Amino acid sequence: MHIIARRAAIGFGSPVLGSLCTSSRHTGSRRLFTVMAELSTEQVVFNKPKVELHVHLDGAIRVQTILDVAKRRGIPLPANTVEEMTQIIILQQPATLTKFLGKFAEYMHVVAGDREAIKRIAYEFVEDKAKEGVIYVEVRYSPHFLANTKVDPIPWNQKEGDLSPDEVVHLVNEGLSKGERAFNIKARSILCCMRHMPSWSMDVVELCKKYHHGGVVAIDLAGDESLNCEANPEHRNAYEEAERCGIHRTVHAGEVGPPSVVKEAVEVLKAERVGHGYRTLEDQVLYKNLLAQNMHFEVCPISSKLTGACDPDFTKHPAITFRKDKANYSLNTDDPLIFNSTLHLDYSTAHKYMGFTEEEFKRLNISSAQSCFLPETEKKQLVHRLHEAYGMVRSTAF
Ligand SMILES: O=c1[nH]cnc2c1ncn2[C@@H]1O[C@H](CO)[C@@H](O)[C@H]1O
Repeated sequence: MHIIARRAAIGFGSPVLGSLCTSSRHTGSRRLFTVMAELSTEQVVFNKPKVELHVHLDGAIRVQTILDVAKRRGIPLPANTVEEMTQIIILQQPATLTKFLGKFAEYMHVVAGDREAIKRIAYEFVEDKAKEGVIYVEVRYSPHFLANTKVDPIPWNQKEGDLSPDEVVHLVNEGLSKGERAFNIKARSILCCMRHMPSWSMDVVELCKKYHHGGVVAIDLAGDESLNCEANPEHRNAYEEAERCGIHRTVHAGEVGPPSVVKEAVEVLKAERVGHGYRTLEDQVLYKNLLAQNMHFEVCPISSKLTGACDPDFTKHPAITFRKDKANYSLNTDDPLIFNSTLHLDYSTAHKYMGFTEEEFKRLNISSAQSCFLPETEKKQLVHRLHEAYGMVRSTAF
């Protein structure tokens, strides 16, 4: 109930929700009532344990937390209510990936460099996921984007301070662990290299190695695929080192970039999962190969509309092809703060516009668990928990 109330309160007026209801004949307060009623039923189309594999920590911060931290640190913001600040941060219309990535600059300077804020956003993140029914989540972020020393250039126009990328990882791990204990779910993290900052990538893999047993399970390459398609040698070196050290690998590819970026992610960077990967479908040979390899696609429906990655008409979404082809994929929020969304909205969108059924939601969550970056024993336990929760435990009786 809490989630639904919160969503409805901040969600009305959002283009995503608005577009869910464009066929409504109602106007004014009656329409508001109808929308909210529609939401409260739509948002829980799959009210069962779920796995989420593609969500950015810095794209999943509570607006209230941004306001609180700004106040404590004396950082001026253009708004001081959740409603107003939400309107500033969220993407109002389908845009471009570049425009979307610019949204982080509205608030990252507030939390970056602040130990208390970083622990708090990690902890609250776990709480929010638990409330959505997620039992296992892999959350990603760039440690460099949250640091203010030992990072060149220092991001978000911060003054040099004393918080290094290394300590950022330590703080996020602490926040996630505290959240795990409080909310009884499992949370692991993925550290992001950034496409435009190849000089950070070796640091990132070293941090993955250092915190391999502290909750970090993989490396990622995020950022603007449309600016720089060829993986820089420094990204390549980092991924080679990751493979050599048994660090799992995912890469944002084929979100807005062409199929060649997906090919490179899989063949050169040895990605085990593809972040988004929608444009893989434009190269049928590549797609068939990846299907045959059981490659996992981390699909983010609401994100794909608002970043302009996919046609805004959800009935034409690549996830429909993935479903028909019984591909291996997950459903994820990506950046719920900026998309003003929840995981429930991604599921209800898949249900309403893409014909997803309860059976498919079960199947894709099991594939997600099987493609997660936990060690084998923990992975098996997770898969088993889902089988149990979905009433799919095979009888051992003869
Ligand atoms: O959908 C996406 N595509 C590419 N990069 C993204 C996306 N969402 C977030 N980030 C980038 O990843 C960084 C680390 O979390 C974010 O700061 C943002 O720059």
